[in-house]
Amino acid sequence: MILEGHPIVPVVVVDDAAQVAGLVDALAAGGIRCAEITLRTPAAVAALRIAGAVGGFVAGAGTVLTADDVDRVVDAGARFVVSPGLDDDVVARCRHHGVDVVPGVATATEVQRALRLGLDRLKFFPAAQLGALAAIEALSGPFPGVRFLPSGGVSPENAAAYIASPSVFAVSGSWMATRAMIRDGDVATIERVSREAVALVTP
Ligand SMILES: O=C[C@H](O)COP(=O)(O)O
Ligand SMILES: CC(=O)C(=O)O
Repeated sequence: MILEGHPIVPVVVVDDAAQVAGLVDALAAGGIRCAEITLRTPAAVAALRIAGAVGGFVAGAGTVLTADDVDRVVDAGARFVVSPGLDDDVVARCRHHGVDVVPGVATATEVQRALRLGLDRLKFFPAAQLGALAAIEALSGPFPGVRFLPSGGVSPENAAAYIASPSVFAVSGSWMATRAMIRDGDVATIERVSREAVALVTP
């Protein structure tokens, strides 16, 4: 799994692809060498193409909802694919391309469906609203082999507790590179908050 060794996965919304080089540099300077670029803006695919070409940086795509989306992001260089939910067609197309996929789950039923598809690294979204770490730990009872990527409401206040759980393989969120920070080119803040985030999750 390409995200092994990446305990923090920034979820980013990029409005202008020209902002992505500065974003990637700032994240990397802060010690974060991956990002999930969400397909929530028209600039996302171009941004992915730029981030994907940066050596030593693992660029992935988020908000991937259809098999066509998978084709577009893989063509742009995505090394992993994240979805808010679990879609069999998205999973199948990622397999076809040999790209890691981390679909979102919110219930035990969805975890079972993911396991049936052969997946045991799953996004838990929206984590805060679903019960946060307590919900993940409850799910780990029947599903001890599953490890989660909580997303939604992960923050400096709770990131360390999440990452300390053996059922969590990484945390994801937008706090270290918010849409506004990216839009404003506030690379100093992105670098500083990224460095603080890395310190929080480093034992
Ligand atoms: O992937 C999920 C979210 O967009 C990230 O959530 P957040 O803004 O609460 O960090
Ligand atoms: C929320 C989420 O997982 C995504 O946009 O891909």
